[in-house]
Amino acid sequence: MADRPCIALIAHDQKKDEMAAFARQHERALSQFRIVATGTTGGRVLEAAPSLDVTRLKSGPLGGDQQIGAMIATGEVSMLIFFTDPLTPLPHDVDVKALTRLATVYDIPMALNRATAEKLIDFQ
Ligand SMILES: O=C(CO)COP(=O)(O)O
Repeated sequence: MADRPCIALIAHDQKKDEMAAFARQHERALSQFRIVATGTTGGRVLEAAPSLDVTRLKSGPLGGDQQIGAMIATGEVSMLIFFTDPLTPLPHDVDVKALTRLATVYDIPMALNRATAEKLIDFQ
């Protein structure tokens, strides 16, 4: 439904179990949103919380972070929940930086770990 706000969900590989658990736990709150997600994360979210309206974009290393960054720039995405892994080197680190930079530039709520995401979702 086009009238619901759109939230982006992304998790790095070591954080995907946590994202799946988050989606399952907050399925009802997340159902107020349209959701866009990077490819693999979106698959895990849908497995965990099948009722959610999830559009899967490209996988992060293949441009998914950049797709979501563009959606923030055009005003289509109004909140970002991104469980990042600070302990693993990533080939697409520059894309991750660009995405979090745009979320800051456009001043949208952004959670980079579960503790912050729990607070954000509680405010919805
Ligand atoms: O790498 C990612 C974000 O930087 C996530 O991409 P996937 O959800 O496709 O694994």
